[in-house]
Amino acid sequence: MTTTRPRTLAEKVWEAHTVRRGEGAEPDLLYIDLHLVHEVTSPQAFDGLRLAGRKVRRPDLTIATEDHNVPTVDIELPIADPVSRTQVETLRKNCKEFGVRLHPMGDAEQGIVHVIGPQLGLTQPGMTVVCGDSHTSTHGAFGAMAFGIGTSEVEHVLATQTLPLRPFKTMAINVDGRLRPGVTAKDVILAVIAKIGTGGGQGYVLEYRGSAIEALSMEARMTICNMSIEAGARAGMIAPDETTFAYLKGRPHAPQGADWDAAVENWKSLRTDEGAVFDAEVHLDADSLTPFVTWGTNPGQGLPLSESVPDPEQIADETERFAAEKALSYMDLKPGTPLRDIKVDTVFLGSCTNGRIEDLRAAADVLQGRKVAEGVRMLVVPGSMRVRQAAEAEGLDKVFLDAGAEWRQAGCSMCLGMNPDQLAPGERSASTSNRNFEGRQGKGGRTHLVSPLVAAATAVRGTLSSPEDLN
Ligand SMILES: CC(C)[C@H](C(=O)O)[C@@H](O)C(=O)O
Ligand code: SF4
Repeated sequence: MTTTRPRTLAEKVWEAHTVRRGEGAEPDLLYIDLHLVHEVTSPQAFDGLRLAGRKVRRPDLTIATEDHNVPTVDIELPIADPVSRTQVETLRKNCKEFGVRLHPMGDAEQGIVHVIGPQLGLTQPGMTVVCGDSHTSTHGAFGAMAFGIGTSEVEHVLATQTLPLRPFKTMAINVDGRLRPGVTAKDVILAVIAKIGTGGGQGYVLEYRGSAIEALSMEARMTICNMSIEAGARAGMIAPDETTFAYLKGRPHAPQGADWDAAVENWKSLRTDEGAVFDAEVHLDADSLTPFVTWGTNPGQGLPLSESVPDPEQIADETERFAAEKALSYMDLKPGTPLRDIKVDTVFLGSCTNGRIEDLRAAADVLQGRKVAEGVRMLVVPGSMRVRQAAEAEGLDKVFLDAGAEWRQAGCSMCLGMNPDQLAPGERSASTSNRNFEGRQGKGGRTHLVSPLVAAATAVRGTLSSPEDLN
């Protein structure tokens, strides 16, 4: 055993879940504590089980929700799109047949898979969490080892509650200092991705640490871990602390009484040891960060809002130059245009990156007493029904509606074009989601990734803006 060697947080969680260590090039076999399921990546996995005559080994560690394909208006009506309807109906049939708990559309606990896990207290420090979904990295905000898997792996986990896997490399992302007012977790992660690139994290689990990370709320930590995958990483993690414990305490699936005390004692050991060595380290100065927006077609093509659309001719690296040219042509942007002058048609506030209650509060704060600019539509889509309910209890829905925004039911919505909430060809959005790929929000749609504060200010001014611009 190597237990005396100083270890990183990621190594500790990995080792605690290794059922069998692989010899040589063989993968390790990991035990999985929590398996989240949605309608898009599960049908073939359940088919595979059926064909092999297998059961779900641990239905009690498996939970499903409907999120990608659900409409966010008129949810009592049948889903109009036949592909979406079939996916949702198939999930319902599979969950019934295999005894898996499902939160269907309209249910009080329904929502985006990465919003409901933490909200129910299912996601806990030190766990291994998987889902057939790349943004499973969100759950790493709790000090869990959480990562997306493919459909054949979903089947493997359903059947055995284990997964063969080679250890990830470790990268520390140190963010020290203090974020200025108006600078959010979304700006931090967009700056990280712009710095290391969309492939910079490949093969790594990123551990975000430093004083700026420690000062963040759980919701903000989830925003950061959520987008680890956009840097190419397998997972993102943050060591659990008092903020984590306070968030979890009293949640439906959190341990209680003496079990709670024992769990917290154990969770406190989930920190990278003094002297542990990461395979790579990156440093970011929190004080120097400002609101960040993307101008291109991958999440790494971002800049501070105060800057201008870059000139590809000034980019030395040939591949990057070519990518920038292509992106600007798709985005219909001219080099040198101040980012603040870019006009948008639509603002989307939502997704598993920024669809939680604090995100809605931050945006409502900006919109209070203001109006969405003429000709701009704003969709506000809570990440879960619980978030929706909490927002309504605080009167946030009124703030959004009074400002002229639309107040929707919970789901992935305009984060991706799998449901009716889409951009029309050529339409431009400011979006709090995580991907700005070509066609991501609808064929021909153009996406600028932004924070909830920038989204709200942009809705008011009609051009990419931060709340400072509203005074
Ligand atoms: C549909 C699903 C497999 C996909 C993912 O893996 O992330 C989606 O959630 C996304 O954000 O692109
Ligand atoms: S909200 Fe977007 S990123 Fe998150 S799971 Fe849904 S589609 Fe994927």
